[in-house]
Amino acid sequence: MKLFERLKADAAPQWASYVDHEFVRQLGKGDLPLSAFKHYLVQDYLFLIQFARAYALGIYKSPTVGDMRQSLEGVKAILDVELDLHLELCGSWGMTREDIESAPENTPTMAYTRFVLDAGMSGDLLDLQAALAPCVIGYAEIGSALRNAGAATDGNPYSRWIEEYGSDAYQDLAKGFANWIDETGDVYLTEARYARLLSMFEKASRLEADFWQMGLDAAD
Ligand SMILES: Cc1ncc(CO)c(N)n1
Repeated sequence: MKLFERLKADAAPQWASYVDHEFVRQLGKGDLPLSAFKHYLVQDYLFLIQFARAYALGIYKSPTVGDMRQSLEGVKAILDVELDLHLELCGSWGMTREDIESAPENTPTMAYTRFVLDAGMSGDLLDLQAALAPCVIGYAEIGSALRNAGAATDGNPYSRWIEEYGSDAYQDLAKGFANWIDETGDVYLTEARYARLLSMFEKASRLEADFWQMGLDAAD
């Protein structure tokens, strides 16, 4: 089995608590309180700034130029596309970039970003990939499931978000990431390392679920 599929299968409970979280279900039905979504999205903007740094660290930790280019794709996807979605949505509620960037980081935001940055700093590229993988691949899985379930309709206030993460471009980005961690695994994975990689993948999935919960807890 390829590395990503193996990690996902072994972390099945943590993965399910992330991609099937109550926040995601309500988002799909369109009945998620707007206060919860707004809170989530502002924290997610702050999260993405740190995630762009994590992908930049991936460039630094890359053994090959090909790996550097893959890491660069992650940086570009965040800085050139994803942050703009957040600014667009926040703008539609009258929030400016300054409002968002001056919001205080919540503890789940700090916990998740600190974890990923530390995994990359203390380890090699494969460690960093194990910590990053749930992010892009999980969101692509959620976006595609919601889109296929017909959730991105005019009646759903979150259709723009669903369209973005269900888009072909985002699906391709996630597939590219899965292939990339599999290829790195082909070169650097040993059985002795696997337990640590799985533990990081499980933690990142748990921190994703905590991130959704932070949004739900902020509902009016
Ligand atoms: C918390 C979180 N995980 C993953 C993504 C996908 O990039 C995101 N925007 N936010």
